[in-house]
Amino acid sequence: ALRAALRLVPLPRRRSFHKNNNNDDKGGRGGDDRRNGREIGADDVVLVTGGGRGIGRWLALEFARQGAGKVVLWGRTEETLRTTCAEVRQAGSDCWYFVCDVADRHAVYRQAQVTRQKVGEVTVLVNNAGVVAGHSLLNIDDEALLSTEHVNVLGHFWTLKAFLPSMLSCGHGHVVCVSSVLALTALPGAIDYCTSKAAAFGLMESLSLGLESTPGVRTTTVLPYLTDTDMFRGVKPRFSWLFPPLHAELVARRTVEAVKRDEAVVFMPRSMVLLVLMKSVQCWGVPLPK
Ligand SMILES: NC(=O)C1=CN([C@@H]2O[C@H](COP(=O)(O)OP(=O)(O)OC[C@H]3O[C@@H](n4cnc5c(N)ncnc54)[C@H](OP(=O)(O)O)[C@@H]3O)[C@@H](O)[C@H]2O)C=CC1
Ligand SMILES: CC1=C(/C=C/C(C)=C/C=C/C(C)=C/C=O)C(C)(C)CCC1
Repeated sequence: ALRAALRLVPLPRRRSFHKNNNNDDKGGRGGDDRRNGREIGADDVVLVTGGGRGIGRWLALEFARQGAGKVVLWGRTEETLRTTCAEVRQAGSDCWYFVCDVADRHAVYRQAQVTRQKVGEVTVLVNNAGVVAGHSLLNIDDEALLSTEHVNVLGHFWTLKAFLPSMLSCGHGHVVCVSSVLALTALPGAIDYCTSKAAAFGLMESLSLGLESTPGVRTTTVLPYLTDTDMFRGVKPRFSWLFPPLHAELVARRTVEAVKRDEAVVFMPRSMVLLVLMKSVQCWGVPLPK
């Protein structure tokens, strides 16, 4: 239980991590400014997948408000991308959008190349795009199940493979994963989604382990509770009077704050970490139904 608790409590990174960073001699941009996290600045190119609407839209706007020089939106729907792009420009950043289905790795590699040529190297990658089929195992259509895993999990692999190499070579970058509290606890009738969010959580843990020797490249995984976007509209969980849905704007604000503070794992709201732990403990030792 202690091991699980230590893994889940959102602690800032180890001190030695930052010490390494300050001694960075790899030509990266890491320095004193990172001792207490990272600044979002004019040099940053922030790419938000699923940036046209929902949490992604608010993330793009929040990065712009926090001073990101360039914001890039990826998504499937040109209309929402165009509208959000105009809003991001109004919020003060240069903004580009590219239609890209993150489930299609060839499209990801192609648009990564276009992004690089037209905008520059991505310094903050936000893997936010997501879908849910929302059925039980025996009722879910095979294609819908595949789509959830392709977008919510494999899509992260493709964008990482496209953008991580340049972050590693300049020793500077940040990867953000919008996972979910459902990575660690289940919601009935969303087996495809819960599985995908747990997988994305595992991917980020492996990634951050792999990045320990590259102090300028950081990761942040956010695990929001139910949020007021189109995705789970109409879902009314038990105790919703006690835990109302989060506002997408708040989720975005807390996510960008976590990037700036260099937090590795963030539950939203923070109290969810305890509730999820208590719920897991309650399940231990319970015999499976015959
Ligand atoms: N809503 C919630 O309760 C919670 C959501 N999350 C996570 O937050 C993230 C954002 O979800 P949210 O804003 O709520 O959902 P929305 O349904 O409002 O938005 C989903 C976004 O993902 C994009 N997207 C979907 N499929 C693809 C694809 N194949 N390629 C590119 N973009 C795609 C959509 O673009 P397009 O318009 O083009 O379809 C849209 O911008 C997801 O990862 C979700 O799992 C986490 C916790 C809670
Ligand atoms: C875990 C948990 C709860 C329910 C959480 C729910 C229902 C979360 C839904 C999240 C969604 C839809 C996320 C999308 O990504 C309670 C009952 C509040 C309290 C006990 C702990």
